[in-house]
Order: sequence, then C-alpha cells, then structure tokens
Amino acid sequence: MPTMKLAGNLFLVGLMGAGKTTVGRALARRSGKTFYDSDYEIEQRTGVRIATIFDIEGERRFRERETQVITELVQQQDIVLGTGGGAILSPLNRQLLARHGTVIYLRASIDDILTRTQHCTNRPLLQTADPRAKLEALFTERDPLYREIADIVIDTSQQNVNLLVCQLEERLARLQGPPPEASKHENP
Ligand SMILES: Nc1ncnc2c1ncn2[C@@H]1O[C@H](COP(=O)(O)OP(=O)(O)OP(=O)(O)O)[C@@H](O)[C@H]1O
Ligand SMILES: O=C(O)C1=C[C@@H](O)[C@@H](O)[C@H](O)C1
Ligand SMILES: [Mg+2]
Repeated sequence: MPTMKLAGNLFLVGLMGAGKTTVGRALARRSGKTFYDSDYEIEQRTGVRIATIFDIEGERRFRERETQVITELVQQQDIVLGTGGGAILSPLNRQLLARHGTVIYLRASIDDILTRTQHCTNRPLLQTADPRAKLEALFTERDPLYREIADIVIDTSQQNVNLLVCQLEERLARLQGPPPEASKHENP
C-alpha cells in the first residue's frame, strides 16, 4: 500500500459498530483535521435517518447516495472521514478512498460489535432475527475488500478509544517516516 499520505486525508473503514464515527471524531480532534461521516452527510442531505432511506428507497439508492457523498468529500484536503460500513462494496468508492488518502481499517470482534450495536435501530442491516449470522456473513464478504485498500489495519476490540487514537497516530507517523529535515540532522 502507498505511503507518505499522512499529511492529507484519513479514511476510516470497517463493519458497523467498529468505531469509525467514534474513533474518527477523536482522531480529527487530536490531529486538527475536520471530521466528516458519510452516513451523517446522507442524513443531512435527505433530512431522514438511514433506516428510513432503506425503507423508502431501498439499499441500492442508499448506495448511490453514499457514492455521491464520498466522491465529493474525498476532494477535500486534510479531513478525517468515517465511511458507512458497506461503502467499500463499490469498486468506485474503493478506488476513490485509496487514491485520495490513507485508509484505516478498524476491526472489532463480532461479540463486541453485537454489544456495541444492540440498542441501536438505525442500522437496518442488523434489524434481523439473527444479527450475529448477518454480521458473520458481512465480515466474510467484506474483510477482503477492507484489506484491499487498507494502509493500516487496527483491532479495536477491548480497546479504549483514546488509546486507539494514540496508537493510530504512532502508526500513521511510522507510515510516513521521519520528515526529510530530521533525517538530515540524524545522519549528517
Ligand atoms: N473502542 C471502543 N470501545 C468501546 N466502545 C466503542 C469503541 N468504539 C466505538 N464504541 C461504541 O460502539 C458504538 C458504535 O460505534 P460507532 O458508531 O463509532 O461505529 P461505526 O463504525 O461508525 O458504525 P456504523 O458503520 O454503523 O456507522 C458506539 O456506541 C460507540 O460508543
Ligand atoms: O454495513 C452497512 O452496509 C451499513 C453501515 C452503516 O454505516 C450505514 O451506512 C448503513 O446502515 C449500511
Ligand atoms: Mg458510523
């Protein structure tokens, strides 16, 4: 995966409940970048919740809206973007994310995701009789797609959000390497 993209955009991908919105907000605060969330943008534009869009327009139209929002947001500089859990299903979205920033794949165990999402009704794909089976199927389908574009893969299970953000900062710094001036002084 490409390096030297730390100065620009940071894109968070991963399953529902992996923590993209939570970690993304905290990462943006610490790095001085502006935070966006593709689900939130879609809700702002339509004026309704994600669950309502799925009900009325269906998942396919939701995916079109998602691609529209991602296409626009990746043109920005220096943002943190939390993407919807299924954004990576679209080859175009994957290409846009990989080209325009550093992609961070947040992983969490199915158990943790179930605990984190159990009281939320705004994740229509989990409104099913067997959310565990659904999550396992989503993981099997999507894990290779998240990995395809990930510059960093980080496990969020059992991890405090602030610790995660610090770990991410260190890994992002390593990915970028020392600034040219610093390495000049270290090796005169
Ligand atoms: N590392 C963590 N430890 C414990 N709880 C967490 C952690 N990260 C997120 N959470 C909690 O899990 C829930 C889901 O997190 P969040 O909304 O950030 O996930 P998401 O990846 O954005 O999901 P979606 O794709 O559905 O938007 C939230 O209630 C959040 O507080
Ligand atoms: O995993 C998914 O496909 C989804 C995740 C959420 O972020 C929302 O984008 C929506 O509920 C669909
Ligand atoms: Mg989110």
